[in-house]
Amino acid sequence: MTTIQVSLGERSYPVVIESGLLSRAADHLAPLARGRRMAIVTDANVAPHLDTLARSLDTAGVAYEAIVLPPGEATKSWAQLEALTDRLLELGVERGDHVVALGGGVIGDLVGFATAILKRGCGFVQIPTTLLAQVDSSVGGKTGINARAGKNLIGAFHQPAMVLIDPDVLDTLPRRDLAAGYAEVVKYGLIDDPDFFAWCEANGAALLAGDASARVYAIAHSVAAKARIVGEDEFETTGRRALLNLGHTFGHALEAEAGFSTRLLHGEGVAAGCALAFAYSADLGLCPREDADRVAAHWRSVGLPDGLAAAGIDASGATLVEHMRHDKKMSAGTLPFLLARGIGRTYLDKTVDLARVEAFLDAQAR
Ligand SMILES: NC(=O)c1ccc[n+]([C@@H]2O[C@H](COP(=O)([O-])OP(=O)(O)OC[C@H]3O[C@@H](n4cnc5c(N)ncnc54)[C@H](O)[C@@H]3O)[C@@H](O)[C@H]2O)c1
Ligand SMILES: O=C(O)C(=O)C[C@@H](O)[C@H](O)[C@H](O)COP(=O)(O)O
Ligand SMILES: [Zn+2]
Repeated sequence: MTTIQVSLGERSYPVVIESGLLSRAADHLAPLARGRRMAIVTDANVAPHLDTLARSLDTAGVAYEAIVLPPGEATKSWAQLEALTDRLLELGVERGDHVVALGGGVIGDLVGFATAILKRGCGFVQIPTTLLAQVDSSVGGKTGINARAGKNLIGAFHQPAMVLIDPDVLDTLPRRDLAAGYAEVVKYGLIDDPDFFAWCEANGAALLAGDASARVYAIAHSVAAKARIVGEDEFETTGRRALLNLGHTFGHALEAEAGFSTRLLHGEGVAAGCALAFAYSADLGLCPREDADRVAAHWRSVGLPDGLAAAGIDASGATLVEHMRHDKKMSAGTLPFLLARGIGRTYLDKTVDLARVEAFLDAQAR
């Protein structure tokens, strides 16, 4: 068992990583239940893991009610938020209760936001079941839903009380979702850890093929990196946490263009977005071209998109830049951008000219 502490003063919490943990989850959840019924929110694809969790709670005598939502990005919506908060109110959830989010980033982001606003804030626990959620979304307290104008535009910072990670649940995750989550793993290497990027180059294929020890190493390394950055800048005010947005300004624009659908998963958008951020940095003369090529080559080697064409996006630069104008980093007409001086040398650039980004994207599309 590995436990990583997210250190945020009174909002601190543990991230527990252990093979088979789901079948022992009640050991951690029973004290939070305080003898009351727990609401578990999940999606229909996570059913086998809900059964495992339910058995653990039954054995421990913890009562629960499962709420099963439709899978997919469209669930991060006002409609599902309304339905979920109504249901939680019907169940009598109180401020001191902890709602369990059992699922991927969609369930975690939605439940996190629902509990942030329900009765002005109640507790929640993350039990992430995708690689993406285990290495990224379950940690750090960014919660929210999508708006018509773009990705994650409605939300709140709301930290979970605990994160329980069982790497074994990834055995049932489709290869495409595993690869999409892997993009956020590689992101930590690209941000500030070139040795970890090299580890990914050497071990990424094995991880995606199901190598359990590679998986556990990547999860623990990623959670530690995220906990460190979030601990330094919980509310993304100093620029430190913004580093976690590498590839996301491009990526969210691509996701918006794909209609937040299975045409392009979040992690696929991030992979293409990182490739574009490195290619743009190389075009500006900031980053060695061979580093940008190395990033693109790694994505290709694991079947992730390395740019616009591979992501299936043929929109103009102007259209994509229009999506970017909704980015939450936008400030008084400027959009701070995550650029790179090399692999592991990402920084926040506040001088990016969006007309030049548009021309760069048009050139990429040709
Ligand atoms: N809050 C954050 O810090 C943060 C970070 C990164 C991404 N995100 C958000 O997370 C979302 C993407 O998360 P995701 O990639 O986990 O997507 P997801 O939640 O849609 O899960 C992907 C698919 O896997 C299925 N699934 C989940 N667990 C499974 C399992 N163990 N076995 C079989 N199928 C399973 C789901 O039903 C879904 O079909 C996006 O909305 C993104 O914006 C948030
Ligand atoms: O935790 C963070 O901070 C991140 O930026 C992690 C990202 O991987 C994640 O996709 C996040 O939801 C994006 O944040 P946003 O503020 O751009 O919506
Ligand atoms: Zn992300």
